[in-house]
Amino acid sequence: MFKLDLLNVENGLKMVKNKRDLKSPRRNRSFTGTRPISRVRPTSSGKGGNIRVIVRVRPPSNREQGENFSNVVKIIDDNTMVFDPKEENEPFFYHGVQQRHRDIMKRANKDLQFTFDRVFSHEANNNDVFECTTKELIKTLMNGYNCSVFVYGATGAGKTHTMLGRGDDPGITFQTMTELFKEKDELSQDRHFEIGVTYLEVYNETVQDLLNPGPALELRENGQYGVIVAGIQVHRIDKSEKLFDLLEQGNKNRTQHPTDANAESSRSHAVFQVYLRMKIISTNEIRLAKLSMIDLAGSERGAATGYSGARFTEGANINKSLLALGNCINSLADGQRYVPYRDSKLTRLLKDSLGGNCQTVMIANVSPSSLSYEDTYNTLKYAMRAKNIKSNMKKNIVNSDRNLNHYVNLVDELTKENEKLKLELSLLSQKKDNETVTKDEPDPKLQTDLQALYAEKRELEQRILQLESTEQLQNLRKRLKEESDARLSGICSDTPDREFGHRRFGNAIDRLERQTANLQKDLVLLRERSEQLEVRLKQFIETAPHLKQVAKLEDYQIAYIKANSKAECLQKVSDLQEGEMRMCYQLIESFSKVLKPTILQLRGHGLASEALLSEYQGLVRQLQGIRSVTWDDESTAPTPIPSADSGISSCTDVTVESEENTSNKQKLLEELNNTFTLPQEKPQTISAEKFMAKVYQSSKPEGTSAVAPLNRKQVLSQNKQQSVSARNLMAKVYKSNKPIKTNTMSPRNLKENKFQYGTTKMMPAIIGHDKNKITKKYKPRALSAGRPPNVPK
Ligand SMILES: Nc1ncnc2c1ncn2[C@@H]1O[C@H](COP(=O)(O)OP(=O)(O)OP(=O)(O)O)[C@@H](O)[C@H]1O
Repeated sequence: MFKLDLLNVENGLKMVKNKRDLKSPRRNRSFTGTRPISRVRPTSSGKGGNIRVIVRVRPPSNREQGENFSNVVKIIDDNTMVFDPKEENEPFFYHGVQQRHRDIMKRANKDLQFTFDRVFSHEANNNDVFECTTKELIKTLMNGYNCSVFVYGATGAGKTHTMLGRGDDPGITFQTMTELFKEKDELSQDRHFEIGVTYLEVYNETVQDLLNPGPALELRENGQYGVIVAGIQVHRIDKSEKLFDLLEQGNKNRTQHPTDANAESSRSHAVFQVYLRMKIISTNEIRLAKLSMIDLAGSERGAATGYSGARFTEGANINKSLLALGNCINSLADGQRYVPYRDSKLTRLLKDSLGGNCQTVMIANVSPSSLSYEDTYNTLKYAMRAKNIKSNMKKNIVNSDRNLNHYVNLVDELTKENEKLKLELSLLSQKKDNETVTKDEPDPKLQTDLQALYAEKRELEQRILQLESTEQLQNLRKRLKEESDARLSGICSDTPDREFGHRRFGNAIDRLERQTANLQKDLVLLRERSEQLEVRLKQFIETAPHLKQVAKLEDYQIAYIKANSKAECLQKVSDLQEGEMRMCYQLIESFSKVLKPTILQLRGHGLASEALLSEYQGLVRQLQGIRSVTWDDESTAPTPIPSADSGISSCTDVTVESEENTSNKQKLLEELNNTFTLPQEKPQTISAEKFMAKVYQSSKPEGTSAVAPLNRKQVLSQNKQQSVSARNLMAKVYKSNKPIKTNTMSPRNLKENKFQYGTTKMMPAIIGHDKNKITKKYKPRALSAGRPPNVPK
């Protein structure tokens, strides 16, 4: 009894100590109702196509050291760490007997073990992190693959320190660029390089250029570089030292406010991007690659901060975008086809950094202290999910294998090779005939055996070639289906439509995947058999060297079959691509038919947002053949451009600009604005006549739309000549712009001046907001019949 009391006193003291440890409200909350969570099984570390996930634990801050917070992170080795480790229990006695189980009054630790590609303790510096993360990305980048690295973690966890560092410990951004220039110098004998950088932030769902602050920028997808920011300036740099100035300049413009955990907290997501263009001198091959380094804003719990107003909105936007990022990570980790990238600007920007054509490294920063208990736990869970994401990398070579001409040329080459082989074959046969006349007949049994072996080989090769060709076609079909699926997500506004499409494409893709998997199994077996046969043939020839000529002849025949089969396969690939291209042209045509009148109607009513108009403008520019990123020596520039030495390249959406010379910038911008800016129309000043004439024009078939918009009188007189009444004319316009819900035009809507014409509110503009006139003139009878209203004179 006495012993027990003593122990209880001891335990009590310990508990008090623990309570002091738990001063943090965050920590306290985690105890209420906490059930012991089963140990997290470490999954195999990401390799191959998976995202590499690294965890970095920062040193405890002064506050964390001073206020008796405990350490909740234990690092086991380079790959393993334990979160909230079990405390070493002192023996616990009850009635003088040592108990096997712990004190029931004590909280159960989570004691979760995590395995990552690398775990860094607080002792690691930025150079250690660089050596094991971005250093190896440079080689990948040089091979023409996109790479990304992003730092994730709660506010104050050490993200910006990892990215930018400080004087005595430069961050990984600077070290990566230094390595890039080192590699560039080593390869400069064989390659011609161009390097440009951009630095931007996503703050409150808007994208800003940090190196050239101005209006908000829009995101676009580009076939060459993936997601790009339209209108951003790319600064050419030729040595890493320049980078310091640029980063400093950009950081001054970055949005920062103090938080509880960090006096200089970054309140925006910062994205530093490097555009790399390499021309391999010997082959003229052009490789493009993009390196993105993303410093995410720190997550924080709104309720915990107690902020209101602008700061609350800022926090809410950070959390919203991080939540969207989390949803994307979850979808990607589960291998789902639909990934909600469009839910936030951040996820749109990171689209090709996460699951796409990119080698990605995620650095999860955590604090070691119990003060950030839940933040650290959440970050580690996030990081574990990210480990399962698979990327889908492909080289960005300008003359890519999807180019139709490439296939055509290949087929030509193979046909020529076939001809050559045929010729050699016939020469060899002749030679063999001559030999048989002059020499003694070889042992016929041996020759028959050899030919039997070759017959087997031929058959095997034919089977392999057939399966390889089918595999190639299935992969292409699968990719086309995936692209169609992604296209559908972009266009569908209704969830059921999208879901239906996803299901259909999903089933088709699953079927193709199953077929390919079966096919690959067969291929493995056949290749094994082929290798064994090859060994047997080799041994056979060694025992009968006089049959070498016969073997050579057979080998030629097999080579001939192979070349033929490859040519056939390429022809099929080419046909498939051509079919897809045709379908794409038709799709674009159909999109235009819907898009043009919609934009006109929305703009006419002032319902088109700035963002929508800007996207539309971008589209028009693309159709005009203006590319998003263009470099000096691309001769097909469609707009008048300054000379290469002016430092400004021929791009419009992304301007590649040297620091030395920006004199032409303004001129170029003005030129571009004059050329491509859609004339702004003030919705309230457009007259009914003009608007209707415009809608009418837009609904006319192509070729007739070049005529200037007609006013109502002209329209009416024209139609008079054609014996069409104004009412019929309106009916025509009405029909061509089919209302989506004609039946919504109820008398009540009319009274409330909410008249709907198609999808837009147009009557107020037509009759000058005279509510009485509306109720008087437009009779519900005519409307409910779904017919157009009378045109007021
Ligand atoms: N590995 C480290 N070594 C030394 N100091 C560090 C380390 N990591 C972070 N710090 C320090 O911790 C503080 C917070 O770090 P940092 O600003 O990088 O956090 P953050 O995650 O970017 O926060 P926020 O999201 O709020 O911007 C800084 O004073 C930084 O110098």
